[in-house]
Amino acid sequence: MAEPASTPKPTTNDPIAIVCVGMAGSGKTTFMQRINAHLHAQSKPPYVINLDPAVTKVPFQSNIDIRDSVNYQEVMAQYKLGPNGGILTSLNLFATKVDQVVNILEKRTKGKVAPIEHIIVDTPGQIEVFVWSASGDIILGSLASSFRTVIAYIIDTPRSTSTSTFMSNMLYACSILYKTKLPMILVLNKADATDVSFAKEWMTDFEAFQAALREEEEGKGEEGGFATQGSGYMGSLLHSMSLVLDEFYKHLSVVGVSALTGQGVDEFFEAVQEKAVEFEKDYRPELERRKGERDKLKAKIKEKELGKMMADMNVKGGGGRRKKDEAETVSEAEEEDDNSDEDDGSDKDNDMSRRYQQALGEDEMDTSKDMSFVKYLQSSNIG
Ligand SMILES: Nc1nc2c(ncn2[C@@H]2O[C@H](COP(=O)(O)OP(=O)(O)OP(=O)(O)O)[C@@H](O)[C@H]2O)c(=O)[nH]1
Repeated sequence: MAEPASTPKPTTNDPIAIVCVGMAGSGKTTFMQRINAHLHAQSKPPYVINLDPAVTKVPFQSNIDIRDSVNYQEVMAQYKLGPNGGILTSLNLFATKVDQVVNILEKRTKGKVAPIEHIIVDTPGQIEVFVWSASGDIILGSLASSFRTVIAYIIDTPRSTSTSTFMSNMLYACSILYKTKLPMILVLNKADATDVSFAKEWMTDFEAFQAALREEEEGKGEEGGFATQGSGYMGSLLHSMSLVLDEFYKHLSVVGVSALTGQGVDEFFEAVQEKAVEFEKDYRPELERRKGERDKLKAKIKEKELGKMMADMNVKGGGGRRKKDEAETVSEAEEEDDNSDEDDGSDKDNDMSRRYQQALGEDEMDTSKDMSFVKYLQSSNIG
């Protein structure tokens, strides 16, 4: 039976882009190396992109490396920037080439010989430089408009065992989700060093988090009883935030992983599949809606500009121009007097109209034909 026209095309074999984001030292690079090795072991080599211009050594082979096109040290010296400014500017320079990168990716992932199933992307540890910059926006937007894209937010679990650091990390994750509007997997890394069950419990059982909070308030918690949350203000702030985050947790997949030992990597890829389906179902329509709105706005602006241009050129011989009889200077007035018998000025307009008609190969110049001229300009990419 033929499928109804509105049925979305199955795109389950489309490649999935996994963008690894995380604070410095959370283990992004080690995690990238792990998932890269895992996919190679399954004979599904991914396409690897490194977007960290400042990294000195990458322990895996990258197919595209920002360092090949931008020299971070030189950028810093040339623009007299500090480390973060250098990373931001390098990303900006890279963002100007993102269309070419996406073209390469599209060709490569659809290759007939060995189609790529995963694109994995490493990002700078300075999360804000990537997530909160225009270039990060452009890079992520371009990826997401071509591929199912998932954010893997890597967390240093051993350093998130106190309620306040855990909460800070969750707020960061929340802000990334809010900013990128892409499905997210929370990767509780370094599971070999710290059991991640406490974090999973805090995310699923509100009471458990409140109990941990109380414990820390009484100075019995982690960090050697350093009861920073003890003050009433901090306690009630954390309490309110945990209420807010409760809703946010529902939108996440959470996996405990050890990038070092490989523990939990299979579970991570199951989460990737889940989130890729979610991308297809919830995020793609939203992205397309936003793209449609942007395109409509662009078309409107273009039409308006063209309308203005047409008025300026006065193609139909009316409006816009200074009245033909109004001379501005004495010499103009004299000239007009001289020409008054043979030329009343409208000939110039008609002449212009004739030329446009000729250019368009049209005989008449009515309003509907003006529209086709606009279309002509649009199709010629003028304006
Ligand atoms: N025990 C343990 N250590 C890990 C794990 N993953 C990473 N590490 C260690 O954590 C440290 C930081 O790891 P990286 O992979 O360099 O972290 P990164 O997030 O890429 O750091 P930046 O490049 O600074 O952003 C290294 O010493 C790693 O060996 C893990 O799963 N378990």
